[in-house]
Order: sequence, then C-alpha cells, then structure tokens
Amino acid sequence: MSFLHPAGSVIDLGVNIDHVATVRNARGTVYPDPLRAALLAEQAGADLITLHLREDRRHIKDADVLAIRPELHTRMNLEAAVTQEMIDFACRVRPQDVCLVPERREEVTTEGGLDVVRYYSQVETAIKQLAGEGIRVSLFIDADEAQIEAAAAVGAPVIELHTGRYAEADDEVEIAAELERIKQGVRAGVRRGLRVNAGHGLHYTNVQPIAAIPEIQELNIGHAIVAHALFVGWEHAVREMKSIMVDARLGVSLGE
Ligand SMILES: CC(=O)[C@@H](O)[C@H](O)COP(=O)(O)O
Ligand SMILES: NCC(=O)COP(=O)(O)O
Repeated sequence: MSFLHPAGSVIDLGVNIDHVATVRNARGTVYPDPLRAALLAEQAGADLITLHLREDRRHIKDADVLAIRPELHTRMNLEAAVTQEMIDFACRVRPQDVCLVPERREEVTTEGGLDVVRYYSQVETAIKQLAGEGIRVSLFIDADEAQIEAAAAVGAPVIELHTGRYAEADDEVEIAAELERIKQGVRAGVRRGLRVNAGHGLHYTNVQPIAAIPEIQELNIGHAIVAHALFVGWEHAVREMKSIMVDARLGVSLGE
C-alpha cells in the first residue's frame, strides 16, 4: 500500500478514538468499546485509526491496542511517548505507524510538540528500534523550522504538525498568524522530503483551512468527532468530518 498521495490529491482522516475510552473508563464498564468505534469509523470513511497509549493509561489501555491492531482494515497509528516501555510495546504490537509525542503526566492533553532538538539521541534510538520492526515513525512537533530540520536529520519519514495553538487562538489576527505558521511548517517539511500530517484541537469549522493546505497528507482528529457524535451519532460524525476535509481540499465551500 502506498501511503504517499501526490501532494494536492486526497487527504487522509485519522480518527483518534482516545475519548471513546474516556467515556468507557468513566464507569469502568466494557462499553463503549473502542474496537467497535474503530471498525465503525473505518466503515464511515476513516483512512486510519489513531490511539494514544498514555503512560498513565487514562483512556486507551494496552488491551485496547492489542485487541484493535489485528482487526483493522485500514492502518493503526499508535501515539506514544519516547520511553523504552512504550517503544518496546510498540515493537511488540507492530502498528503500521507510530507517532512519537511528548507527555507530561499532569497535562490535560498534549500541550506542545516533541522537542526533537533537545532529545535528538533518544529520538534517533527510538526511530531505529521502531523502523527495525518495519514501523513508519512520525514525530509530533510544533511548526518550527529547527524542529522540522531536526526531524528530517534524525531520520523520521513523517512529521505531524501540532495545530493546538491554531485551534486555541481566539482572535482573527492570531488565527491567521498561526495558520501561516503551519503553512510555513508544511512547506519546510515538504522541502525536506517529509510526509506532513497535522492534528490536535481540530473541529468541524477550524479544520477547513488546514485541510485546504494541499501538501498536508493526513489529519488526526479525535476529541471533536467524539463530542459531535454525542448528538449526531458516531458514523455520521466521522463521515461528516471526512466530507468537510475533502470539500475543503477540493475548494468546495460549504453549502454548495
Ligand atoms: C498527540 C495529540 O495531539 C493527541 O493525540 C493527544 O495526544 C490526544 O491526547 P488526549 O486524547 O489524551 O488529549
Ligand atoms: N494527534 C492529534 C490527534 O490524534 C487527535 O487530537 P484531538 O483531535 O483529540 O485534539
């Protein structure tokens, strides 16, 4: 399977199912089942399933990853911290993709990108171990030239640009500035031959300008889809997000 679309063609939707597990864990029940969510998301148009096995297992558990991996028809993008425990686990599971993310136990969600510059040797070692198992490695980084440069130098074939600052911006000037920063980051990644993805904090409105950036290959979106699904249903929420992304990519404004 070729993962690289020519720039400007279709755009992949990675559905992050973390918060299906959040709802399940709220009562310690077996429902809603993240495996069922993953399979239904694929049927509704998801191109991949993303899940973040956090060190504190606040939502996705090891058993979820092990149960989901053999059942997917698309591909698994496992998000994990750069720790030996997580790298060893990922090598055992062998998802198609691993996205290395920073983690601080007390954080509510991922706050910033991985500091590849600072942790270069640890990231390099992790990439070699994962790539040795045939796993494609993505680095979840800020749209920062130095981080993108380091990501290319350290041997990562993929980067995922953190769109959190763009998503949290609350005035038009700041939103425009963050969008331009992401566009510059995309161009910097493409210049270095990297596959460029993006994600974090994207929802049904703010996703459109990001999906319209032709060189972006994939968006990973979770919290907003789970939230919307509470009102419209899971499959509809996934289908709607994919449709908005494709329309944005094709330059079709909503309502046409
Ligand atoms: C890396 C990223 O931006 C998301 O996958 C984020 O890590 C989700 O973590 P939570 O689902 O715990 O907010
Ligand atoms: N890497 C981003 C991701 O997987 C989903 O982030 P969010 O949409 O839950 O903020």
